[in-house]
Amino acid sequence: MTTYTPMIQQYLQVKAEHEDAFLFFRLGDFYELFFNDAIEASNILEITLTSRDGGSTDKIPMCGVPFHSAEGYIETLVRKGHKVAICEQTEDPREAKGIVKREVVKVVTPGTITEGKSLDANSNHFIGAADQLDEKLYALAYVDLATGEGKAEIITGDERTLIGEIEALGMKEIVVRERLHITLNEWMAKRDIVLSMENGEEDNNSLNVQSNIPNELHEACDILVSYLKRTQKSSLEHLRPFEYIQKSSKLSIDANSMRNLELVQSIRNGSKEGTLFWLLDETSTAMGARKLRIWIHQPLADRAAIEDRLTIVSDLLEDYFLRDDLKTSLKEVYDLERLSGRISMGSASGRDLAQLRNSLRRVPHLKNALQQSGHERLQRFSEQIDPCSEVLDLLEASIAENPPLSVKEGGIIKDGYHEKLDQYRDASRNGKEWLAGLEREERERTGIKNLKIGYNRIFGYFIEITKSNIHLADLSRYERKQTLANAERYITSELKEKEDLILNAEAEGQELEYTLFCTVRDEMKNHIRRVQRLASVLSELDVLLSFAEVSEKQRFVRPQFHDGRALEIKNGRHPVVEKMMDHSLYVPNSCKLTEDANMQLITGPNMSGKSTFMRQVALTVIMAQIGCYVPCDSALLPVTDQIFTRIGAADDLASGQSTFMMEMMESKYAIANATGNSLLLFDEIGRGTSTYDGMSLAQAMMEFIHDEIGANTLFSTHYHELTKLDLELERLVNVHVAAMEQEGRVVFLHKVMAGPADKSYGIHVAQLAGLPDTIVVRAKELLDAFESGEQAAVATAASEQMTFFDLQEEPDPVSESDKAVLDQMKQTDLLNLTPMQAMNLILDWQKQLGSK
Ligand SMILES: Nc1ncnc2c1ncn2[C@@H]1O[C@H](COP(=O)(O)OP(=O)(O)OP(=O)(O)O)[C@@H](O)[C@H]1O
Repeated sequence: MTTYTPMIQQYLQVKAEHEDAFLFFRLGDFYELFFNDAIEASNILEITLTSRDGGSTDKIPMCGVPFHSAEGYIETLVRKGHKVAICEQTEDPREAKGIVKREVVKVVTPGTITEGKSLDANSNHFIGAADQLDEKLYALAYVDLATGEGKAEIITGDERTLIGEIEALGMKEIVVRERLHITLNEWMAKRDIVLSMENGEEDNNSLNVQSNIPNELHEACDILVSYLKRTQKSSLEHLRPFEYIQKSSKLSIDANSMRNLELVQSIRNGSKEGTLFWLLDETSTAMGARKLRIWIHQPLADRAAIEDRLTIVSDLLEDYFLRDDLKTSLKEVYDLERLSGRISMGSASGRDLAQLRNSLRRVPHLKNALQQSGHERLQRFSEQIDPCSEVLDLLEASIAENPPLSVKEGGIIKDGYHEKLDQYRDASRNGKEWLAGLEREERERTGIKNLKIGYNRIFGYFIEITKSNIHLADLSRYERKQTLANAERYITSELKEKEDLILNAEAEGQELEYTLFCTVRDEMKNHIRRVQRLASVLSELDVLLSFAEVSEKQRFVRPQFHDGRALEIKNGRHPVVEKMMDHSLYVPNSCKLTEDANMQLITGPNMSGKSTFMRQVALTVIMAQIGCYVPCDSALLPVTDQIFTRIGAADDLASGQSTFMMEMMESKYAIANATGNSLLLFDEIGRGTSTYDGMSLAQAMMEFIHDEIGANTLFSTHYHELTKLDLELERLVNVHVAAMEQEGRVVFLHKVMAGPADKSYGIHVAQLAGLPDTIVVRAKELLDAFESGEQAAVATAASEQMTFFDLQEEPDPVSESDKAVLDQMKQTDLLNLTPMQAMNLILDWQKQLGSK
């Protein structure tokens, strides 16, 4: 190391502490990267790789990005799963003795990046921390650094369950202690989730973010907060106390079911189009959109809380004008949560504060409108709204109407807020006018018409009087500064005072303005919690307005809840499928699960709508439990505690499991965790293995669910044999999705009807799919044979075909002499024969067999 220049040595010291990050090393107007960092980053960022002398014999690889456009480069690296440590000069180079001090001021990581073009403000970006509590028990804490929102929950299950939850929440980075690092490393690598290690023990009590959560979760929260402190190195005042996600108060939907039901991400391409979120998102603010996502992820399981949301939606639905008015106002409310985050982390600009002010201006109106709505529940909602008047007053007084983005070039603070700043501005804006005024004044006072005020760099501003006019001036007021051939130059104390102001006005004004701005911004920190609470209430209002809006457009109705287990949906629809097709083409279907008959076995042709029917029931339950109206004529629902699904082909490619294995694992998970209050949806269980295997598994599962769990269950199958199970399982009923055959083709009616389906129509669907006629015809032949109980005939027909070219006639029975040859052959010890002996033996056998 000693052979390197002092600067490179400094670089290497800093880099040693940030081995896992690209080090952006500030040199003047650039961030430079060296050594391997430079080689790799130049590749990823497609920038030129150069080199420089660093004291050693070899040149050092180097690349760099201008600091003013670094954000985009940092974002690119982070998006690709890397970390970037930003190392700044922390002292003024003019005052530095030797090499300028440099320090890492922030480490940007995939989980902590808060700004950037690729970040979607409409969804949370959580970074999580996990801690293992027991063999099958984990603690998971997560925070959205941009908004300060934090949650913590206990995960019951193995690593797969933990990872499922991490994936469902879309986390890009997980922080753990060393022991869990070893366990999770490979899992995370397969899923492109960055696994970071935190072994520090910071004192996190000061942030007071763990007040309301059980002790088992503290360690996970600690790991996370320590990591955030270590990487962010800025105030984290905006971190809100962790919210404990208590399983019993939420409808739990495991990660597979979230995916299968396409709640926030479509299976096909991961986009939001075609998802429940897409359907329900008519929010006006980014905070609202984020809240909606979280609500969908964690619906309620508390009847009173659900009814409360539904009541607000009803009230809003009744009053179109109120809704319109509230929506218009909400559209002008900016992202208060992210603004609070920026204020806390010291990155808020004047424009951010203006946005906060503009948002707060709308709040009294929102509050009043709700208050005057005449609806008791909305009035109570209004009471929860804190207009944060002190914050608004301060911002109104201090922040200019349209401040610029830059915080150091002035124009942020309002005129009249600070006397000294006003003077600076006055001086700089009106400096010339003031001088002209002074010149006029002095001319009038002295009567010297050619008296003038001038400026030079040595003496500054001066009053110049030609020698011939000096006798007219009252020299006691002036101090002579310079004598020229035909004139004298003077200054006055007033002029000097003004000169200071004028000359320094702009520079000092900007500096003072920056200080004032920082003071206002710091003062805002004291109100962050209030602003966050306001944000939370407004985002809730935004989501409920969105529910009302969508419910009206899509003709949804208010669900009724009861304390029993029965689930009765009359003329239900799949809201997303319906929205994507012509409304009038969607065939509504009812679902009736009663205490005495809470399992349905659904049969019907492929493509008839079995899984659509099952999904629509699940979506109705979820929509109802997030407090939204539901797509049907009426719904009587129990409060469901968990939903488990085994639907479709959402295979977990990353885990490397086969489809069938996945199916079995999902089924196992459901069976192990479901209760009598759960909803189970099993779509064609067992189809991934042989018929008898699959059918037996499906039957055994149904029996188990029926006898041991008792959950409301929809089970679809192609195994017609299973439809006889209703004779054994008393709470099982058969339904089928109807189809008709017309002129040899199948017509799907998409109508769910009582009783089992009589045909499977699989061959018709194959025909629809365009399979060659030869195959379709042959399949029909075989099917007819199977159905008429002629399996033997089918088998024979098949074997006839297979043996057509091989055997022409029955072989002769074996004679006694031939048998003797065969016996000799069997008993011959080939290993102890010479080739010659073997040849002779074969010749002998041929003779005995009568061969020629
Ligand atoms: N109630 C309905 N009204 C109108 N169209 C429907 C209805 N239900 C389903 N469909 C249409 O039928 C298509 C097939 O439905 P779905 O995938 O549910 O069939 P399936 O019986 O589960 O098929 P498979 O057994 O092959 O999985 C859907 O994509 C949808 O377009």
